[in-house]
Amino acid sequence: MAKEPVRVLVTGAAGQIGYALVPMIARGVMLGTDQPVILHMLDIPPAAEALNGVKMELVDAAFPLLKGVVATTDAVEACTGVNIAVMVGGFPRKEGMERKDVMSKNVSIYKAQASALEQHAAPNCKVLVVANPANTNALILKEFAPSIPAKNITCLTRLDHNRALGQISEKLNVQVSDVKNVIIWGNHSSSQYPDVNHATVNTAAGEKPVRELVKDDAWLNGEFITTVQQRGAAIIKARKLSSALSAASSACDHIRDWVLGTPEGTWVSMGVYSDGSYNVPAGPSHTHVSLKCFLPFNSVLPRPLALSE
Ligand SMILES: NC(=O)c1ccc[n+]([C@@H]2O[C@H](COP(=O)([O-])OP(=O)(O)OC[C@H]3O[C@@H](n4cnc5c(N)ncnc54)[C@H](O)[C@@H]3O)[C@@H](O)[C@H]2O)c1
Ligand SMILES: O=C(O)C[C@H](O)C(=O)O
Repeated sequence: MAKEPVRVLVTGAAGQIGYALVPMIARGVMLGTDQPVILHMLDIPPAAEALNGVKMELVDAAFPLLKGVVATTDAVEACTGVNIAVMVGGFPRKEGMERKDVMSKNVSIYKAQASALEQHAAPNCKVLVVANPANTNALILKEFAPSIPAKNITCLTRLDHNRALGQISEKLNVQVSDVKNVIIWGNHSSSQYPDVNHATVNTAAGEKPVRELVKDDAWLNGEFITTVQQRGAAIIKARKLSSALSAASSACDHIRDWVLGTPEGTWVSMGVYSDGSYNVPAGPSHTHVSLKCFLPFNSVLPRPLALSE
């Protein structure tokens, strides 16, 4: 029997991440190639015409899994009945800025959209915040949507996780799919700590620790960390636009692994509200609310999570 469609909200859908992300969702990259989807796309009135253009292209692409498109500038209409919400809407930083510099503009958006989600999304809607500062926006959304369980509100550190995998794969000249179990600790900002101390590489001789294979602690403790921390800025410098295809792809990875589980023995990084795990104090830090409240989430799931969980 065909599966019921899942409703997926993408805010900021007329922007550059949105343009990369919606076709991935419609092709099954996020929820599987047997999972029909209905896309809900939200943007602001000045972007309404562009948003309608994206809708036209989705229709023209004739994606077999795409069972409907809602394109709107009304947050209530956009949030109604959604099972997954990917919050991309907001302003990106420009060259020379830190991610926290867009805080004043973006945080107010998340207050307003929290209420729309809380009141109109499907029960147990899973929320992924992508817009920067991602951790702070997720915390604001949690505070202003108190009836959504805190464990359902997450932010994107998977892009940093994937960047770390990519750097190790290039250094060792191995397939990125053979590298696993890096961890991103802390905020999606230049203060994050990419941790390779449990990471391994699948080799002809079995799984080997990354540190043993790299044999260069100076690089692992120095250039590797700063490259991952500064990768977003390097992309803005090169493209004059912030990362989009890698952000969209990582957002799909984040939701896919959350809903469908990770392969046995593999974990991934997600920004989550701290429940005190990993010896880190529960809840937001009193001194650096945005810097310390979210942690990587060990998603070695014993079984796939149903969307209703
Ligand atoms: N967490 C991560 O790893 C990561 C990675 C890349 C980018 N980002 C962030 O994602 C965000 C989007 O980046 P982008 O490159 O797509 O930017 P963009 O400017 O191309 O697109 C953003 C879209 O959001 C829309 N928008 C603005 N206010 C809105 C609101 N109130 N409701 C709905 N939509 C609204 C804009 O009209 C625009 O279409 C930025 O904040 C960027 O910094 C995060
Ligand atoms: O760095 C940025 O501002 C965009 C995004 O957060 C990224 O990491 O690429």
